[in-house]
Amino acid sequence: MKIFSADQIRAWDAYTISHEPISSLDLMERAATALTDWLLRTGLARRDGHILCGMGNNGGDGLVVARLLHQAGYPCHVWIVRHAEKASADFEANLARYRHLAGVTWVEEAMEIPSDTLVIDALLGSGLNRCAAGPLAEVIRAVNASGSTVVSIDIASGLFADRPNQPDDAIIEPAYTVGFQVPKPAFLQPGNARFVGRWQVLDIGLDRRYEKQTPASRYFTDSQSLPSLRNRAVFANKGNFGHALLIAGSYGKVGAAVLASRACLRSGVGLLTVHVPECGYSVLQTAVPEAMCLADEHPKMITGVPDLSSYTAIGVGPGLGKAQETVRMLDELLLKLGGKPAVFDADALNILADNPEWLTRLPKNSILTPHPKEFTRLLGRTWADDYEKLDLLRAFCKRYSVVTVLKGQHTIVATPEGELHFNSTGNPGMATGGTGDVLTGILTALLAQGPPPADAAILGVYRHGEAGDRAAARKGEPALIAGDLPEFLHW
Ligand SMILES: NC(=O)C1=CN([C@@H]2O[C@H](COP(=O)(O)OP(=O)(O)OC[C@H]3O[C@@H](n4cnc5c(N)ncnc54)[C@H](O)[C@@H]3O)[C@@H](O)[C@H]2O)[C@H](O)CC1
Ligand SMILES: [K+]
Repeated sequence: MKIFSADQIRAWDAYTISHEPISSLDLMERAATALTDWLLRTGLARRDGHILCGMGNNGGDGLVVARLLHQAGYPCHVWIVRHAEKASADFEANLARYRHLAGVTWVEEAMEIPSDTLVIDALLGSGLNRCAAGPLAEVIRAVNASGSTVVSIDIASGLFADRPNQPDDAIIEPAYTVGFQVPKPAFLQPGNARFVGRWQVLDIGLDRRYEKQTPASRYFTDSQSLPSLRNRAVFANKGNFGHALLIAGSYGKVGAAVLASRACLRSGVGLLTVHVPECGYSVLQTAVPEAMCLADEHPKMITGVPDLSSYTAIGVGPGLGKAQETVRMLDELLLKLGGKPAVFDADALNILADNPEWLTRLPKNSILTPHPKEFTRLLGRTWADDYEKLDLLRAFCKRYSVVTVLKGQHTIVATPEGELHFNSTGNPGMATGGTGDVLTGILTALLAQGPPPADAAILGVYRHGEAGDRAAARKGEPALIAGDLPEFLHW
């Protein structure tokens, strides 16, 4: 699914109005009807709720919702904040329609909001062009202080859809955001979690042709937009699905190699060889009998690189440590890799961060899987806000021609061509040791089977999160451990 900017969404709205064709008033009715149905379906609708409207089309949506809820037996109090000289035409038309049913209260300062009520936030939507101030800011702060259950229409009032806010901006803190058609960039930024709550988008029938023909650089990966693995031919043999090599583990961290190996084997690879320090040999052979094992000559760490000619992809990093001998091993690996597809994770990334001049030696389209801390180390700097982080991520992938998987709540797969793919699966239960090792195993297995590396990364990240969601559904988030994930993978 493409992610559009606020300007593009406005243009999509206009395109639909002229091409469907549909009047803008009817489109507003359609959007607000979808939202009212959602409120009724979820059981959040209630009598005596409070609907807070601004004077633009977001406020217009609020007035339609007020009318439809009233007709459904849920009359609410409607407050309109007077923040402009003139209201939008569709707002005026819907105010007139609502007034046939009930009255509204115009306010110029914060009103009393009970704590045990439903508040529908229709003050400001994607038309926000400056931070909320004056009576709007007062009302926003009163709503946040009330402790009521807030549902924001389209986006939390005061939150910019596609650029950063300042730390002390007045922004609604909703329990739910219900957007229209596609997620807004703001929904996916970790720093906005408080201003988004649980979010979802409702299909309001915007014209699909606009989506097809409008280029985007940001995507939301859901089950509808996944790259697929090759079908397995009936007469296939293990030689058809690649031979992966994992270089992982050190004394005390052999478990990382076990986790990555199990995940690799559960992700369709034909053959797997794991290179571990000598101390990991019997552990690996016992814990993962399906894998072949190469023992390094060093008892506690990996110091050398085996002959790479028979492998179709290499994954390096889980549990490696950063001993001098291992640093030399990575240097040798970069020398020997040629153009082979490879995944770099964990300590392999930390070694790269200590030797940034090596970044130019990475094979084109290598996959790097940093979490934000590791990414700041690779960059040698940090960022002012989530949007700057995305700019830096794009520039990094372009400069080194690599695919970067930036791990987090919505893990981002960034390509050398400048695309950003935000993942939709996963849960906080996965914030536990070893889940990254599992991801490395999955990605190495996929790469070994030959798809374009960016596709492997998008698909692998999605399935990894999905396995986490299944594991959490079965066991509960706190009980989830990395070792569960390979067992819950499903392709
Ligand atoms: N695109 C769609 O899919 C649909 C969107 N709908 C809804 O329309 C709003 C966007 O409406 P718009 O009138 O453009 O903007 P707002 O209501 O967000 O803002 C109103 C108005 O307020 C002014 N303004 C902006 N910032 C401030 C501020 N900080 N203080 C005071 N005033 C401000 C500005 O001039 C705006 O024009 C969208 O979110 C949806 O809810 C349609 O209903 C259906 C289709
Ligand atoms: K809103």
